Amino acid sequence: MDELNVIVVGASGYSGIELIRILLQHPKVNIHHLFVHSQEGESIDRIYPHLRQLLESPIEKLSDLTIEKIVELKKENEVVFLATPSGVSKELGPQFLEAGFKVIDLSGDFRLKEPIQYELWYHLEAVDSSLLQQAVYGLSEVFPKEIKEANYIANPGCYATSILLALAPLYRRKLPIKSVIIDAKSGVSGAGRGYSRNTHFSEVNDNFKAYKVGRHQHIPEVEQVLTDLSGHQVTVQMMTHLLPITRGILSTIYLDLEKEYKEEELVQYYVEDYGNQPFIRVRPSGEYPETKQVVGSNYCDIGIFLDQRTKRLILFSAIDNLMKGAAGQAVQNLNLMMGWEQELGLRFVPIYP
Ligand SMILES: NC(=O)C1=CN([C@@H]2O[C@H](COP(=O)(O)OP(=O)(O)OC[C@H]3O[C@@H](n4cnc5c(N)ncnc54)[C@H](OP(=O)(O)O)[C@@H]3O)[C@@H](O)[C@H]2O)C=CC1
Ligand SMILES: CC(=O)N[C@@H](CCC(=O)OP(=O)(O)O)C(=O)O
Repeated sequence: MDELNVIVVGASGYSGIELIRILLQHPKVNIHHLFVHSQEGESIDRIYPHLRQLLESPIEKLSDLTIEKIVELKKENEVVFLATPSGVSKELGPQFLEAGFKVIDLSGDFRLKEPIQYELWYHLEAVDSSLLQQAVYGLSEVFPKEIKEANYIANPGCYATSILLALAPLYRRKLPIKSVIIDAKSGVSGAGRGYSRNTHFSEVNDNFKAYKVGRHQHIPEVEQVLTDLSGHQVTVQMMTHLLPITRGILSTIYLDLEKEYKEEELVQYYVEDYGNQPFIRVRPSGEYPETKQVVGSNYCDIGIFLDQRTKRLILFSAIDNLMKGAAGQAVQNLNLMMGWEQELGLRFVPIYP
């Protein structure tokens, strides 16, 4: 088969450049067009010199993406990755969809099914409900059948990915969960390449802080999926923190269960659900994930601890926010949509130490 031509919009951002890193060595994909918003320079290696001799393709301006241009692009390209901020994807995505593209959107614009929820948490006007319904939530291991059929993928948020992969086996089995507390921490690349006071070096280095307290946009995303899986309204307590590291998310999740379980029984649920999944590594009892064991790869590592003293169940879930939390999962979804092997182009060994 000929290579599949793809377009990356938002190629100058951290998720965009991670997509390039993956797609460059994907055996069935050709990176055909790159679009940026404000960066100047005639080729991508001028913005990112680490790409010199690897990819020196010209960059084009997002402002040139008229409907006519998108229709023209469709003649030679099948798939577009939107690695653009929320608020931007919702303008571009429907135009690419209308032109016949398969769209993989890394932003939050199409994740929440209720427009009112999007407006509440993102403070932006939502797209039409009928468009929202067309988008499939791209949590690869949980919704593979829906992803295969989809033309528009709402790629999950990075925190939401680590949290939902840890919780899905419990919620889809409708375990009697009394309360859930999610304590999640991310490296700074989760905030993207743009400059901000919260993420500049002296604010983050030698520091550790909670942020977006009570207002993180992944809270409704997590609640929506857990509600769908369990069939009842789920509310979670969730807190996000900024770690002085570049990549990686570790979510620690505390659950009070109404019934007594044995740890082996719970571990077994994870092995049943994820035993055949190439990117989920369920740790045996007594072993717990660390960000360094997944960074640079598409793995999600999950650890399970049932505290006999407090009877509380504690889950640990580690991912690389730019890989499994963004570009890696986006390519995994591309593979599912095209009917290819899930691991194609994604066989990265974590970078250790
Ligand atoms: N970073 C992460 O870990 C994750 C990110 N995401 C999502 O992926 C998307 C990209 O994030 P990330 O790569 O971190 O962001 P960056 O800020 O690093 O990059 C954003 C990209 O979008 C372009 N862009 C910025 N502002 C605008 C605008 N107003 N109009 C059009 N284009 C614009 C930028 O172009 P230019 O540089 O030329 O200005 C750049 O290419 C976001 O929706 C984010 O929420 C999802 C999961 C994880
Ligand atoms: C460290 C950091 O700032 N992380 C980002 C999460 C990135 C992400 O997944 O954002 P979207 O939902 O917008 O796609 C945040 O907390 O907002």
